[in-house]
Amino acid sequence: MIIGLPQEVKNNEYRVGLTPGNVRGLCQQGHAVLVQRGSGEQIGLTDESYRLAGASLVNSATEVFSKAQMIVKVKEPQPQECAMLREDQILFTYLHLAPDPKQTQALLASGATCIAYETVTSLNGALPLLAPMSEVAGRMSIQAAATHLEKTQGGQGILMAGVPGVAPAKVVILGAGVVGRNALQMSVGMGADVCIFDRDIERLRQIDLHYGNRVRTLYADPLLVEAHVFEADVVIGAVLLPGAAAPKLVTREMVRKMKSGAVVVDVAIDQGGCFETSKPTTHAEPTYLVDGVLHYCVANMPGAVARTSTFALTNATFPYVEALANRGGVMALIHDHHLRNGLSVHRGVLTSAPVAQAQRLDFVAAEELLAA
Ligand SMILES: NC(=O)C1=CN([C@@H]2O[C@H](COP(=O)(O)OP(=O)(O)OC[C@H]3O[C@@H](n4cnc5c(N)ncnc54)[C@H](O)[C@@H]3O)[C@@H](O)[C@H]2O)C=CC1
Ligand SMILES: CC(=O)C(=O)O
Ligand SMILES: [Mg+2]
Repeated sequence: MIIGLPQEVKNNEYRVGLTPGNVRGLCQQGHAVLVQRGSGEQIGLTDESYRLAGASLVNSATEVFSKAQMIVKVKEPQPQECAMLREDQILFTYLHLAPDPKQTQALLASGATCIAYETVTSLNGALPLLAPMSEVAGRMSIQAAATHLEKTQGGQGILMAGVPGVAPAKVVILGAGVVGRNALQMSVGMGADVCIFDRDIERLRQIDLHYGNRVRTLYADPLLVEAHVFEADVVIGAVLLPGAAAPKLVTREMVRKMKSGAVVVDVAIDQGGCFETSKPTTHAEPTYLVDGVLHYCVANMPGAVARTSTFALTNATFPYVEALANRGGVMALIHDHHLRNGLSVHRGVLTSAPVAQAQRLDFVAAEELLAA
């Protein structure tokens, strides 16, 4: 198969979908890899290292998209990329379609087979291709919050850890999944006063066993969430219903009653965000104010630590890239129902139930469509 690696084009996005080591692996298995010149240069993955691994370097994304049978990316395709996708081409990347009707329509119009990293599953319902970036974003969320609590960054002028005699920041984490647990680990490490909410009691039980009474675990009852959000210096949005638009746990009215200078880091923004007041921001302009509450809603947080993130992401995605290349897209999807859970659009048909629900569209189950 001819596999294509275009350079990412989203604002301040320096991750790449394949490392030189991945290219070596694919070439050894008889595949050809086209790499857009400059794709990994910013994070020390030089054109020369891709060439030595066996890639053919090409000058433009247009060339990659026009020749490759499978495109491997990181972020959801931008409009100019959607326009280059072709029928019978495989797109393997994050998609986050539920809050994005325009991208959904563009992918449907392309005729391509579009597989979303974030809904590929593993045993016990985990999301193995989302998890590594959730680890990164969860850890970063506390760094971002600590920075933005500083007065010069628009915050209240609070030190996350406090000092002897002065209380630390109150951190509320909404969601005890991968993002939430990583945010928890960092905030406990920094000495914050932390509580974490979920509606999955088993997740809270595990946290309780690990941290004991150092952390308060709380069931996500709306009144309890409200009471803690009002007192918080930092709120981390980390809930997810896989593939679906994020549930809004914090309303506009609640934000109005939050502390002035409090910081919201809505990591769930890629699925639309769990604050009613959230809208996507970029690393270039990461924050904005609503009723005195600083909102950080960067939809590609791991892009800022692109070198760590590229290796963490490709460690997880590469076995699936190999399966798609070795078996061919449709056969790989038929063979592995976990990979098939990532299929969102195939030959002009929507196959994701949560996306269909969010956008009031029709869908055909992937299993049914592939069998036809
Ligand atoms: N902005 C960015 O750069 C990045 C964003 N993300 C996003 O972060 C979000 C969280 O991802 P993960 O932690 O990996 O998901 P996860 O599936 O591991 O955890 C989500 C948690 O939310 C809980 N939850 C769902 N609905 C809830 C509700 N109504 N009340 C309380 N808890 C609820 C679930 O029980 C689960 O424990 C996703 O939207 C993901 O796409 C992930 C990486 C980077
Ligand atoms: C998951 C995601 O949105 C990201 O890594 O950018
Ligand atoms: Mg206020």
